Amino acid sequence: MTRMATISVTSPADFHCHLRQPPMSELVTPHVLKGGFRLAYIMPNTKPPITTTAQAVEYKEQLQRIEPNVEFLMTLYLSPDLTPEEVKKAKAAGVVGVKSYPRGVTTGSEGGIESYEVYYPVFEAMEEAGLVLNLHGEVPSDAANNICVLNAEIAFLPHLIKLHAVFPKLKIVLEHATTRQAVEAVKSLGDTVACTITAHHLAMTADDWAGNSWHFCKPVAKFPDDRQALQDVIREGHPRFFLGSDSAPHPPKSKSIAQPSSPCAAGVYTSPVLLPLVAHLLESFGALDKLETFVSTNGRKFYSREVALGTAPIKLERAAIHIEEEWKMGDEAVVPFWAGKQLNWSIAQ
Ligand SMILES: NC(=O)N[C@@H](CC(=O)O)C(=O)O
Repeated sequence: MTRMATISVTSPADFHCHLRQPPMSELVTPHVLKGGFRLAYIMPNTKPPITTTAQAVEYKEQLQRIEPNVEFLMTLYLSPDLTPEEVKKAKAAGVVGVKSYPRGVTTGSEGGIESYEVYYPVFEAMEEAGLVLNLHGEVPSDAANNICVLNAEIAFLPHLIKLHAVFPKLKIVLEHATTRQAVEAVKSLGDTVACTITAHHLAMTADDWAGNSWHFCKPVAKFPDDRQALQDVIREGHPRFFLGSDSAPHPPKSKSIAQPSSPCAAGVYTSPVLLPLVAHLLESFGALDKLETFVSTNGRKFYSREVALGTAPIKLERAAIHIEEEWKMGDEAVVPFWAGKQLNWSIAQ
């Protein structure tokens, strides 16, 4: 079999991305384009979180000033500030989704939710307006119920199943799935339920973050069989699974554990090399022919963001690159996933 030397991908879209605020946002926002992406779906777990339409509109303007050549799709942080009236306002202002963080499970989830039922009127308004519900699919650790990071996603799945049963027309995305059970649950549900998969979860298992704080993210990578399920569903080309990188920049000092008392920040950073990294990984498990399906077609279809006619594709060439050791701007720095490692693909200039 001849190995392809180039691949063209139409308008790659990253449906889960953290871009933070200045000064970090000034360093990382241009990396979306650099990594080959033309659309980024922006998470609202800033400090303070994006809880109102006015904040989301202002945040979008801020990001567009930094990088005018990317389309930013905005989300709100699910909190008591979100009312059915605010949902209508958000829809009218072009906000696309609402992100739910269960309290205390990850970076910026201090103000997260404790119960889904109290938000049913909000979900009803979202279903009517056509806003998407983005779920961080983990329950908080709970020793009394034997829940920790390893089974927190599986324990969450009944919430997903119930939400879909109560709101069958509400578009729901289970974000950054890491388990075979999550893949099977999403497959078993209706067409309004989709699932994002990150690049790093296609590469790692628990062995990779146990002992390496740079690889720590939430949800954590699980068993080899779970990674296999993520790879298989992409190889299969299932239409409701697509890329959401969950690229999450953190300053190096909060990732390297210098003090035993300071916990390691959860998050892995992939934006600057995202498309070459995804191509490299898909090729490693025989799914390179599904690259465009995974990074563009499926997600764009679910979110009704079809590519504008005449959009020039992004071309990748089989030319090895080394991932940068660090990205810096002024006092800000971030260390990417697989720093220093070689990838087999790069973006053709
Ligand atoms: N994935 C992570 O480990 N971290 C994300 C938050 C999140 O999406 O969980 C972050 O904002 O750093």
